[in-house]
Amino acid sequence: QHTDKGLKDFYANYFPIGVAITPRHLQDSATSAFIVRHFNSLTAENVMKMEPIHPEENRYNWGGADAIVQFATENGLKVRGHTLCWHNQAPKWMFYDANGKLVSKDVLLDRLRKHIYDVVGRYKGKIYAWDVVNEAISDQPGEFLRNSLWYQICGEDFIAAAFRYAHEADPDAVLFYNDYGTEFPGKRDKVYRLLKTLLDANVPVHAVGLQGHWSINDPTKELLVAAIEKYASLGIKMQVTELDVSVYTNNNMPEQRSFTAEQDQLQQQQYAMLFETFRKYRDKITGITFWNVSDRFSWLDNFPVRGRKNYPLLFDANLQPKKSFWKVIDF
Ligand SMILES: Oc1ccccc1CN[C@@H]1C=C[C@@H](O)[C@H](O)[C@H]1O
Repeated sequence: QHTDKGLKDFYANYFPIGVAITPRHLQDSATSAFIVRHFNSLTAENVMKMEPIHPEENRYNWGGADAIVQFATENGLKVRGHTLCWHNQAPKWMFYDANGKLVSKDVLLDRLRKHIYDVVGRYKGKIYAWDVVNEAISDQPGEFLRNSLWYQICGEDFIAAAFRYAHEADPDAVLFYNDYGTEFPGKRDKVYRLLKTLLDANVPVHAVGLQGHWSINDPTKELLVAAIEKYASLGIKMQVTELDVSVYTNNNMPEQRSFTAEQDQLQQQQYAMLFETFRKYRDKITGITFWNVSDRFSWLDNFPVRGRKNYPLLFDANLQPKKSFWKVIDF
């Protein structure tokens, strides 16, 4: 009955509800039971990123990724792979030759291809979706693609190449372009332009990942709806891949240890709006994943302000539902 239903059960007829975890979560029986109760999809917060999983050219760290995939298989959870090509947490060796000089475009693309073949190939049939390219669009007005080492060495070609390699490695995997700030009109239109360019060139991009690192006052319902409609007009599906709702409205708010009643109220209203909108667009949305498990720890505790405790999720530090949880399941 009502009490033993988890978050995923309330959305069983809408879309999978996922969570980003670390292998350590699976070693604690209370936490792993909590994860299985509320979620039916997993994303590795770090262990499948390029540097963690492939720290040296001839060495892979499969342990953490294997543990998460095995847990998912044993418990009937889906797995989203994150992420095959990104400018952050990428291993230095990939971009430099033995003399410490930047490698050529051909060398870098060949290293990317081998990385993707090895990683996607290992989990073929176990990981149903991949964030193939993460955050390639620039935040700078007037600049289209982020001036990363990927772009400096390859130009825009690394993006299409990554998707083609991933599709060759697992033709059944759903391939995502993933980014943040995808509701701000400037970035939204650049993400749209990139996706349209790739789709028009028959690049195997199947969906767009809206990271969803939002706050109590962003995005507005209007901007969220406009973004969903714009991406949907490309004929592709979308997911919210890294959802959290920061209680701070800017990066300068003084560090505060408490979660105030006012922030709680605003967070309830924002979560209610978000999930009401997600439910309305259930035919365009194929998953909602939260970034981190509970307010016990969030990556936002150290970003963008180091040491500023945040309270962005539906469960408190004791894994108990917050008021926002009840707003999300009350429909
Ligand atoms: O919201 C942002 C603002 C600026 C840079 C990056 C991001 C988000 N970047 C995300 C956050 C945490 C990482 O663990 C994820 O892999 C990454 O996709």
